[in-house]
Amino acid sequence: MSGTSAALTPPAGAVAPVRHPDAPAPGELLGAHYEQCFGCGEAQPHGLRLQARAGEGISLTAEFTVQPAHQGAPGLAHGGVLATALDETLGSLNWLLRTVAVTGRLETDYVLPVPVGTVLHLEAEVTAVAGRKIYSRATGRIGGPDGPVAVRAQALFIEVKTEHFIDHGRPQEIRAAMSDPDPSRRERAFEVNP
Ligand SMILES: CCCCC/C=C\C/C=C\C/C=C\C/C=C\CCCC(=O)SCCNC(=O)CCNC(=O)[C@H](O)C(C)(C)COP(=O)(O)OP(=O)(O)OC[C@H]1O[C@@H](n2cnc3c(N)ncnc32)[C@H](O)[C@@H]1OP(=O)(O)O
Repeated sequence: MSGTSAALTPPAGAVAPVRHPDAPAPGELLGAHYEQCFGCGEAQPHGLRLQARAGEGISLTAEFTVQPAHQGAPGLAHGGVLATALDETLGSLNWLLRTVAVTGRLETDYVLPVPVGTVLHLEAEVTAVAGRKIYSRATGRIGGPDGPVAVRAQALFIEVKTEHFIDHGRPQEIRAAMSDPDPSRRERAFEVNP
């Protein structure tokens, strides 16, 4: 049984998403957008280190291996960690649109328990765009990319301006990210040049 709230149903007038001309080519790894990101960053010892790869259209695949630090019940992934994996995967789609957006709503179905050591194979796509609202969905499979669905989600991301992060983030991390000598890392942490 899977329920979808009205807020996750695209309104009349929603349009198909458009892939940005500079989006990474299908098959290309997206890389971490911010090294301290709990979802994808390499500098987070207990983070998910999720790796996303561009697909066709506005879709991507991603993988995440459940570590002992991600447990809820003994030997099983915490549901919040699985939601994080879905959130990160869905959020990464916005890079293919080159739109800066944050999660407004994330609805998750937990279908199968996910043991520690499992590789979660995620797939996600944007289904529609309505003004600042980006509608998307994702699944996570276990036992291989064609294995059974263990988790799935639908989400609504809301486009924001770069100032969202500058205005709300803690100054010390913002200063550190802005002074990164790598221009592409600065761009992905804070701004997107469409
Ligand atoms: C962390 C992202 C970093 C991005 C860095 C930059 C570049 C990125 C590069 C690569 C990206 C790669 C990976 C992505 C990474 C991570 C994925 C994880 C993302 C997150 O984990 S991110 C953290 C959690 N997230 C928040 O921290 C949001 C807190 N929140 C707010 O900051 C405001 O709440 C906001 C801005 C959402 C809206 O505020 P607002 O004032 O701008 O707009 P407003 O309220 O008018 O809403 C406009 C229209 O959206 C509808 N709407 C709004 N919220 C809704 C809801 N919840 N449910 C249903 N509909 C909703 C309204 O109903 C209205 O609809 P309508 O236009 O039809 O009236």
